[in-house]
Amino acid sequence: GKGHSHWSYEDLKHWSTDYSDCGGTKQSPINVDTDQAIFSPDLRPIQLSGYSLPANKQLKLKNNGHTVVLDLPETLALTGGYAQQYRAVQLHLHWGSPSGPGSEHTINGRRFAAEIHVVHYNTKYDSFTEAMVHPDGLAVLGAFLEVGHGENQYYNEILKHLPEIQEVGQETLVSGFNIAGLLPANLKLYFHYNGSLTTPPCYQTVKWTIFNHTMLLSRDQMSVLVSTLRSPEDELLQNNYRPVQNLHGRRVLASFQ
Ligand SMILES: NS(=O)(=O)c1c(F)c(F)c(SCCc2ccc(C(=O)O)cc2)c(F)c1NC1CCCCCCC1
Ligand SMILES: [Zn+2]
Repeated sequence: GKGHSHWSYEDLKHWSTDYSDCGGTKQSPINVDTDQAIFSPDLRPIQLSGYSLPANKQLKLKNNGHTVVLDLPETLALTGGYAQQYRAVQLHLHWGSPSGPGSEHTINGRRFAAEIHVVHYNTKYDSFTEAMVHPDGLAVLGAFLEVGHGENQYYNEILKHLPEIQEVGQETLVSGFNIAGLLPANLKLYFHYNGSLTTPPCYQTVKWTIFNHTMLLSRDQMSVLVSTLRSPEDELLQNNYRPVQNLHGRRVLASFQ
């Protein structure tokens, strides 16, 4: 996209000179200190509607040089857990390398192997680009990915296509599947806080939901994720996560005790 391409995870200091919000006081990601999280019983279970897509619905999967992005139809909606309705825009992943983890958020200082973000915009705005400049404009659902025993069939729907989009700018089509399978079955246990996009322009317009349950992939699947895509420098695209940012007094809420 315009202006996105010349930043990198190497020269983080320049982000705030080129994009002023990146130096703001409501930045993401953050470390969640579970002892400091405030139990909020009014936080309702997250409800997803329209997430199960028929196989004849084709979705665009792209290596945009910073991550792998799956474009999502606006028919996917967040109907619970948020005061207003949000519709899906895209989902993407953050990961590390064979020598270390790469989630963006951390829990009590622990970094997980990888993290999925499902980006939505508030339907009270006419479009995503309009919504993303308003404080209640965006809602991102985040879940951590770890290595477990079995192969994860849902993540396979994305990972099996990564060899087709190794180069920056390459795209392919993915047949529809149940996108909800990429998120934990239990959508009741989560942390909630107000933050930002974790990439320039770093707009401070995201209501974040970070699920407590993690997704399990096989060792081979995680290896494909961290060692297939190439970067704009034509090296392996790895460690595409932003360091955790200062809370500046923000409270993290928890839907559970
Ligand atoms: N964690 S996050 O949600 O902030 C996030 C990242 F951390 C990201 F790193 C990204 S990818 C970097 C931004 C980008 C670059 C190129 C293109 C393109 O060529 O189409 C598109 C986007 C990325 F796309 C997103 N999400 C985007 C935020 C960037 C601008 C609007 C697009 C929807 C959400
Ligand atoms: Zn992200």
